[in-house]
Amino acid sequence: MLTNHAKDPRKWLRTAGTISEALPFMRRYSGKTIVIKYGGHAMGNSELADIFARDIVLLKQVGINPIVVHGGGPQIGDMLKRMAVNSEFVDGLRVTDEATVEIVEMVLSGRINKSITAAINKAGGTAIGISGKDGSLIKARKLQRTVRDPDSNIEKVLDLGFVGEPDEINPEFLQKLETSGMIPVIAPIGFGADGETYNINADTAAGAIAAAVGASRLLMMTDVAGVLDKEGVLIPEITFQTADELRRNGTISGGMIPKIETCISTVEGGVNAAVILDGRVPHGMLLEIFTDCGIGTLIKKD
Ligand SMILES: Nc1ncnc2c1ncn2[C@@H]1O[C@H](COP(=O)(O)OP(=O)(O)O)[C@@H](O)[C@H]1O
Ligand SMILES: CC(=O)N[C@@H](CCC(=O)OP(=O)(O)O)C(=O)O
Repeated sequence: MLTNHAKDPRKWLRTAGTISEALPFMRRYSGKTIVIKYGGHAMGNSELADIFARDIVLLKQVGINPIVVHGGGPQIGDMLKRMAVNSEFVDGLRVTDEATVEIVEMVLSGRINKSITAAINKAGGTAIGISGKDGSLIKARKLQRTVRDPDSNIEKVLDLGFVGEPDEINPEFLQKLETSGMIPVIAPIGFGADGETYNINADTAAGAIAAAVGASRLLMMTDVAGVLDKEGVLIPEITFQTADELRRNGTISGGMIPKIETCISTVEGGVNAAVILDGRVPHGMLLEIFTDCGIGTLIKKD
């Protein structure tokens, strides 16, 4: 535990006050679903991973239904390097050939999925680790990405290989897990119409799941404080229009692109709020859900 109240009763009284102040938020979210995207960069160390697991169990304990969708980009990168497979990204998406998709599935559905599931179970929850293939959860299609050549102004289609986007989500499957008291932990792997395996960006998968289950909130846990401006200062709130401007002027790049795109489409799809927050801050998720103090960037309609 990172807190140390020693024997000072005033500190314990403050803790009691904090628990009491959480009551209206517990009532607000009781019975509701919150989707938490747990990014590969936020999984840094085992102490933080245990705190994350404990916070997820706490949500379930107070009647909230957490659904965890995890990434694992850095961990996939490490494995590809060990296996001497080259990898490159376009707009934050990994170009995925046949050899790569095998390794992606192995890392995401294997080690990462099972270690998060085990950590939640160790903390007292009942987590079930699945991928988009289980229960026909994520039917996917090949992602069509176009770019405009700045010189010729001609649009061209990029072939990212086995990178997919969700086509159909099976929310009933998740609802059954939720009502049986289970916490779904989902690896962002989809299946295609012909049985092919698709590598789906975890942000995109989390957003599609949040919209399909009618989640109250989508929390994106990453390795930065939120969306930062050109000077590196946190932007607490951004509208769809500002997000577009930040993307055009290059303030938002790389892995932040799918995050922002997802937050926008998820809020458009009916989810009340999407927040990008720092997964390296212990209990940041609890602060975000149970207090008025937001610590990341809230994405909202114009
Ligand atoms: N404007 C921005 N504000 C914050 N991070 C940004 C911004 N533009 C690009 N990024 C990058 O996006 C990264 C987060 O995306 P990503 O690496 O995919 O994380 P995750 O593994 O959590 O999904 C940050 O670490 C940072 O390098
Ligand atoms: C298509 C694509 O880019 N897929 C991602 C899937 C994992 C992921 O999204 O992990 P993070 O959330 O940690 O970035 C990848 O291959 O890295």
